[in-house]
Amino acid sequence: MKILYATILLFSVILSLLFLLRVLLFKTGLIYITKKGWRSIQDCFHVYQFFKVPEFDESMQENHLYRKVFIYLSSLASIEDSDFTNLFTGKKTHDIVLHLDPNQVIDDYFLGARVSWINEVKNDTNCCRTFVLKIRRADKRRILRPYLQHIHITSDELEQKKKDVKLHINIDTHEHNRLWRSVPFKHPSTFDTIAMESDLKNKLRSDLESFLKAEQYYHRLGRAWKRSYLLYGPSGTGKSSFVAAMANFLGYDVYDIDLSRVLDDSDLKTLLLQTTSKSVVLIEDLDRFLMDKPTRVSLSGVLNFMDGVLNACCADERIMVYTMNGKDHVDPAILRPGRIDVHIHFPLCDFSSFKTLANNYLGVKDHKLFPQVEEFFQTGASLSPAEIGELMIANRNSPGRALRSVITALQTDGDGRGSLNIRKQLDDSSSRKSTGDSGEHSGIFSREGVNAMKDIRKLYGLLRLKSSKKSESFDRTPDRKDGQSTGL
Ligand SMILES: Nc1ncnc2c1ncn2[C@@H]1O[C@H](COP(=O)(O)OP(=O)(O)OP(=O)(O)O)[C@@H](O)[C@H]1O
Ligand SMILES: [Mg+2]
Repeated sequence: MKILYATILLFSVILSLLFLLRVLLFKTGLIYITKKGWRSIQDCFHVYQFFKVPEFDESMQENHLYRKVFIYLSSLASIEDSDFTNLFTGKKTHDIVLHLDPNQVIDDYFLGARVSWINEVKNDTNCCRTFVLKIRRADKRRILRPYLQHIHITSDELEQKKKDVKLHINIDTHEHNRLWRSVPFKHPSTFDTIAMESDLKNKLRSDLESFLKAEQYYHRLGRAWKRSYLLYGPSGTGKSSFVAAMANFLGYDVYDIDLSRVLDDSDLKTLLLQTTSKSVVLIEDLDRFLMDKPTRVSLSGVLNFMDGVLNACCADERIMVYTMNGKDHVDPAILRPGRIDVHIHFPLCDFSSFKTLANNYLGVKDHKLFPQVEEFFQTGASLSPAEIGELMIANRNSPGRALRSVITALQTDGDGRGSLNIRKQLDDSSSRKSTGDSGEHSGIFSREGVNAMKDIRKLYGLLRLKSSKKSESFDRTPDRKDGQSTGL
């Protein structure tokens, strides 16, 4: 019995000591001294090699690799662990950017090997700056080249993301051979704000990511490095918003081609030749344009645009996007694989998309009216996300009222009166506002407010609210609700 007590006592003492040691190490910072000491001991058993990346070469020309290393190191999470770090505001208002202080060391891990970078500055004037890479001799042969390649690619991607994105619109008056007019592209749409089946969204995101990394692959096949997407579905289902989300995700410029302004086939060709790489080339409502039997641009002009010109002029890294309301009446030649790589269907709203919209627009994840809304969706009623979004914006200060107005709109959707019903509700909301019946903010409620919103969207060239399309937005979602994409 005594032995048992003694053992328990001994264990308790050992545990308490270990606990105290842990507290001592972590609370006092002794852990860092221990880690440093352990690292110095490890260093004694390895031979290191050093590689310098100076900011300028002998003729004082800038060394581009220095800038890439700078961008790359600033993006590493381990920069926060260095003893001195400089904090700067970034381009966006709330961004904080971290830069390594002179003569600080930062660790990085690549393919299982640890490397260190030293930000060497010879004197206080910040001239003669050099990054010094410290790498174990044993790892050098295995990782040096792929590691430098990795720095190149990562810093290029980071720069691309930082770049100000532009929207280019084609103009029909060709002044000084200029075919495009550009404005800053500040569309707020992202993959997070788009209501879409999450599996499909993830697939599309990784499809874009794998496209970005596939330069070598495309070149090995002798193909232009481009990928074409067809977004099709009723009006107001998020096609244009998705294009904006794609551009924001990639950090690519958008070239929005308005075919009605194109003079002829050769003009279309020239427009494409004047686009830059790393861009999204967009043609909206292609089905409508082809159905209208265009005279200035022929079908073969469009087909050449879709493949011929790009392949011939070795232009690279382009995403081609075409939007359509439906593809049933489109010439199969337009849709053949190679011209369109990925088909994405944008259906009318289902309950899952509705929940995403309710969360985005009203900040509501769950509500007692949700089961009722779900019931209506199950009976087949449907509205476009745009229609539901409008109702939610108009009633954004009262989620209950917003949901009730969606239910009323869904109720009347069965006989195709959803659109009218929504108009009526928006008008009702306006008049309620004018009689001071609600706490809603001004602008959005009134028809002027709605029109102003539309004007802004038109300015971006990404929303084409054509009255003739309105009826289609209340079409039933096709039976294959899950099959948003046939290409993925
Ligand atoms: N799936 C969606 N997720 C989030 N918002 C959406 C979605 N669909 C539409 N919206 C909202 O509705 C408005 C109109 O959408 P958008 O212009 O992208 O539709 P569209 O499919 O391009 O319509 P159209 O065929 O008429 O051009 C946008 O302001 C957007 O915020
Ligand atoms: Mg659109």
